[in-house]
Amino acid sequence: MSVYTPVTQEQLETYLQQYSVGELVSFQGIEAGVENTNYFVTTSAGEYVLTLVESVSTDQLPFILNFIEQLSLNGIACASPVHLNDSHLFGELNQRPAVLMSRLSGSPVKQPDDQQASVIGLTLARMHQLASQQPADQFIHIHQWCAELGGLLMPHITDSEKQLLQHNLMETGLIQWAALPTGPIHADLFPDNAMFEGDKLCGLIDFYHACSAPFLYDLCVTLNAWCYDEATQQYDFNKALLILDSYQSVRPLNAQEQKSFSAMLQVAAMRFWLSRLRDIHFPKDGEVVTRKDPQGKMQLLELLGESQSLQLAS
Ligand SMILES: Nc1ncnc2c1ncn2[C@@H]1O[C@H](COP(=O)(O)OP(=O)(O)O)[C@@H](O)[C@H]1O
Ligand SMILES: N[C@@H](CCOP(=O)(O)O)C(=O)O
Repeated sequence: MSVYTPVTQEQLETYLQQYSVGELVSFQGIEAGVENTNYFVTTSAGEYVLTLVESVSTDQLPFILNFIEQLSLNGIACASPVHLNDSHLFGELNQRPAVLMSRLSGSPVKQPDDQQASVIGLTLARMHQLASQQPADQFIHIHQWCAELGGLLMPHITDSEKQLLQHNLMETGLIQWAALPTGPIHADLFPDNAMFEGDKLCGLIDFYHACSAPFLYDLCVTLNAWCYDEATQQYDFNKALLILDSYQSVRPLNAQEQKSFSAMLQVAAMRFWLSRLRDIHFPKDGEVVTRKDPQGKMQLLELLGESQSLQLAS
């Protein structure tokens, strides 16, 4: 459970007066999530999720929240932000930017089945189609981001981790990033960020990694997250093909994307290996904090380096 910033009943009652959501009935810290403080909030008007945003700055929020709102208005199933009475999309609570979202039904996926995987492939492709027509902002150069964080981590990691990192940074530096179609992306579409009721997608959540970057990167993050089982260290290639097929039925990868596909799977694995290492070596203070094990992503990176079976897009 991650609750970095506790909120009292009185503080929440006062905060909610800025919205038209009735009276506070109850609220509870959420037992999941890694980066932000989340509460389920019930008011006389309905059910919401309040997020005290810890992971991104106030400057980044308008881009993120407008992106979500546009997706939602255009038929992508996702939780959408509730406007304050002054029409803003976020306020401030306990010195943190605060966002009130509609609460989705369903639950985060634990072990995705094939049908759920296909739905995610389709949804991601539709999202990228829409995103390509929206203003791009908050560009992140993923390779550079990894190189910078990798540099900070170097004194803290083992020799074999250093070797793996250096090798991957070198290989993925060969991608022609500027040639790849780019736009606003989710950037963290793990199964725990997709709420399902059976095989019905109720909506995507947790857009707080959203940025502008290659759509191929978003696809590779999703493939790794949905198809690699960190517990058994198995990559489910059939599921990866299902996701790719459903994705490409809406948005076929172009030649440059196909060429960069294998290397991008490695970038996506490296990105989350590094952020998990960061959370271990440079922990944030928090009341109750969940951290994910870097080992799972390191093993994935090793597997991707060895495997020839992942030429999925050719
Ligand atoms: N809009 C929502 N509707 C329903 N549940 C939500 C919603 N947003 C978050 N949650 C619940 O809160 C949990 C943590 O949210 P998440 O955004 O993943 O946190 P973090 O940003 O800290 O990773 C999710 O696993 C889900 O159970
Ligand atoms: N999905 C990332 C961690 C980010 O946490 P989230 O709860 O915001 O998805 C990972 O698995 O490392």
